Amino acid sequence: MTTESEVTFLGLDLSTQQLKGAVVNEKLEIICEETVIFDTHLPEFRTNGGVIISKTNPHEITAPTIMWVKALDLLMDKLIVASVDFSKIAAVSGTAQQHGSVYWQNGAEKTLGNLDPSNFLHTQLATSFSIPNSPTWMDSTTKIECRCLEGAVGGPEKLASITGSRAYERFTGSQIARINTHRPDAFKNTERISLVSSFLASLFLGKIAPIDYSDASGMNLMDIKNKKWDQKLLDVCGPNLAEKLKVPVPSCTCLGNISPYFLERYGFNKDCKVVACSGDNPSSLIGMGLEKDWLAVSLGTSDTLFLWLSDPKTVLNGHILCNPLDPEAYMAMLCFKNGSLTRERIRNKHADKSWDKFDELLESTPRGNFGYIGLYFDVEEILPVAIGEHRYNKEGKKLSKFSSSEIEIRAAIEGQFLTRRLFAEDIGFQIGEGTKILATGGASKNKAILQVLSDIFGCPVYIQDVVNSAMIGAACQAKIGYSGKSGDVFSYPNELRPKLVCEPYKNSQDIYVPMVKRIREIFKTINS
Ligand SMILES: Nc1ncnc2c1ncn2[C@@H]1O[C@H](COP(=O)(O)OP(=O)(O)O)[C@@H](O)[C@H]1O
Ligand SMILES: O=C(CO)[C@@H](O)[C@H](O)COP(=O)(O)O
Repeated sequence: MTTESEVTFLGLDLSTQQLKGAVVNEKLEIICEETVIFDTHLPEFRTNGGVIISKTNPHEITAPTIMWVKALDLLMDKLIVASVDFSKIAAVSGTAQQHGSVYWQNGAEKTLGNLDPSNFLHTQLATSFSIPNSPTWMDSTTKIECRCLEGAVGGPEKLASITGSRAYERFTGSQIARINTHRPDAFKNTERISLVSSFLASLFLGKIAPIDYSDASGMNLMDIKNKKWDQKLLDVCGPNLAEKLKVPVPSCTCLGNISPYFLERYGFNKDCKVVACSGDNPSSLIGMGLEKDWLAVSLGTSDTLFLWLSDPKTVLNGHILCNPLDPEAYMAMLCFKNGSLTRERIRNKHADKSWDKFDELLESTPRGNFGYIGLYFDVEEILPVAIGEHRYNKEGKKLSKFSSSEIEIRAAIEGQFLTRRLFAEDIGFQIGEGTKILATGGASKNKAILQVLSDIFGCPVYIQDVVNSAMIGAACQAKIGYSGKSGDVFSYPNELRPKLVCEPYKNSQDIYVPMVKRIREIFKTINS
């Protein structure tokens, strides 16, 4: 039996581009951290940014489910090499990209419960998925199914008031409906459907884990107030869906003990608990310890903005999710698809693939960029629904290119954050005297980018020492589920306390408030 002082927790993050894992101590300080990057560590799956874009349909964006399983095999090996003592881990939990879905073939749960500890997971689960490539959050193939979901309950507003969101292409309900209509045989052959987060929990549990409330609220299927599936919506998506999804559970629920496979293969303690996993944005909310007045801005593969919300409200351009810490509370969220990968593409083209050069060019241009505006949607954007490159001069004339790399770079970053601010204001987010931004995700290490964020929103930007708040959130979930107490039982260590990185320049609002108005006018033209 482990003593209190020896207890550790394992938190995993199965995000778009990589699988990360951290072992933390009781104070939530990181003892060991490892990463498996899909594109580079698992090149045999030929992903780009962790996903595969269909050659015949650019809106179809999937990821091989078995790649995620193999990534876990690899991560566990890395943790062995790092000398992690698995017997001290009291609980495991995880977080994952939201909305993506996993289709377990008939008989898969039996396989999952009888794994041979002398072999890898990926060799034993290779034939366990009825749909080998999981639809991801980046997919936007389900416009027809979205209209059906909205139609079933009386329109987008009604769907938003029930599920927290109008129908979105990437949300799991419409994705399941598409699988049902396009691949009926595979659907019939599907025993259970998991979200990526509950799939991760299942691997540790040795049986198919329930979906947690927070991630379930990203499916367009659950009533966010009573936390029950809406039968009318389930019926639109496929037969016997309640059976395939099972009943959702509160986030941070302790699901049971770790499976015999992990006990024997890695020497976990037989009492080690598996705690329900959640989506990366809800987990980030936990890892950030978000309080009132704070707006979280996650700059990962996607850019997301979110905040703690006490009462649900109906929003049409955004999402209301169940709060992972407080079953009575909610979180408001906005998601933008063209985040880091777009910044990276522009860096590669205009700054020799170097963030240092990118920052130098960004900082060499003035705030407001001489009136030039650039909007870059490499994949179909969520907010606004738009695709392609759109460049404008001060007079609003559309341009085919800008005259220099530095103008292009600033146009891209300003265009992104002006868009984020416009949609945040549209869902009622008010930037007041005390508003503070807490940034996280891969790009939050970039101070030049954060300065633009600060100037455009007109508020100070803070970061935590640990840029991956979702992974730390997962470790917190493990701790909460293990202790059976709610989130306020822990105090955050120094690395998780927000640290100020930039403040807005004095004249920034004179420049950017009119630019937000200009962007609104531009969207009327590129949207139609
Ligand atoms: N110094 C940097 N400046 C800007 N962006 C960065 C920097 N370092 C990493 N990134 C971006 O971070 C992204 C990955 O962020 P991360 O939060 O780890 O992604 P995810 O969790 O979605 O897999 C990369 O696509 C990369 O473009
Ligand atoms: O679709 C959403 C949120 O609704 C995305 O935020 C995904 O959850 C992917 O997250 P990252 O990999 O970008 O962190």
